[in-house]
Amino acid sequence: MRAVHAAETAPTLHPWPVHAQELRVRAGRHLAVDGLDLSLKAGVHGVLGPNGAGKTTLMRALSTVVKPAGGALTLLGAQVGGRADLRAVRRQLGYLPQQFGFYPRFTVRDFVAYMAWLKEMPKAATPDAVQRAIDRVGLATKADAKMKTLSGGMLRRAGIAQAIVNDPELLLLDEPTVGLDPEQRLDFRDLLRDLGADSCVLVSTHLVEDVAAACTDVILMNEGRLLFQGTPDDLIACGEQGDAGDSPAERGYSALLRQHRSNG
Ligand SMILES: Nc1ncnc2c1ncn2[C@@H]1O[C@H](COP(=O)(O)OP(=O)(O)OP(=O)(O)O)[C@@H](O)[C@H]1O
Repeated sequence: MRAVHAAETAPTLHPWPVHAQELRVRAGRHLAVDGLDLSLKAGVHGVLGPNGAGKTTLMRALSTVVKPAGGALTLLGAQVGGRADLRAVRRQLGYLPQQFGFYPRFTVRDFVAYMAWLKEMPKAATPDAVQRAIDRVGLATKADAKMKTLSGGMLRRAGIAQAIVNDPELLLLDEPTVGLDPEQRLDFRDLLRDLGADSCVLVSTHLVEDVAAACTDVILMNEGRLLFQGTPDDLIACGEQGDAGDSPAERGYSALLRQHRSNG
């Protein structure tokens, strides 16, 4: 493995960490992202959309796990696609997939440290970074427990810890609150706000309330395209009394989908 120079791991903040134009991404044979235009700055961007809207497929493309089938995608200043060398981008990425694998006999600390190693973090900085990530997700008391002994919510928090261990400039969290108890969800909202202060964070979720409470920006996807992008207040302003939902944000979400379907 080639040695990594300090300059390569130094943070370089990009004004638009994500820039997609007419992006198309396949899931199997299906074009699950189909002509998406999206530009994102630092902040917390909540990705909403009905089942099958293409949220997970978008996350997979932004994590560089799948290559775009068409259009243009620039991540942290680097063009993605073809034979582009994505090593520098991947070092600055954090990704929590909807389903993630792990070695069941690894401890939480081993699991997070292994990710730090994959991200080519400097060896000397790794133990402190691992401890900090574990502390930030509230798993300090489980740091030396084996992964196979964790509850579903604890596993998800270990997954979040591995995603943030390298202080990524671009952080992708696919349904991070699944399995978290109400108290943990509130703590997670605080963590999100903190992370979004200087990183670009994308959080895909079905919990419209989490987005309204913790995101600076709302992205609504439908059928592989961007239907709406705005602040939580903009989303709320779209709702009307008769729309489906238990809260103003949920009514805004329903109203946007209803309007789109009646126009289509
Ligand atoms: N491997 C695959 N082969 C074929 N079609 C797929 C595959 N994976 C996903 N799809 C289809 O692509 C579309 C988008 O899927 P995706 O998982 O990105 O949506 P999503 O918005 O994340 O949905 P959810 O809210 O249910 O998680 C869906 O219609 C899905 O059926």
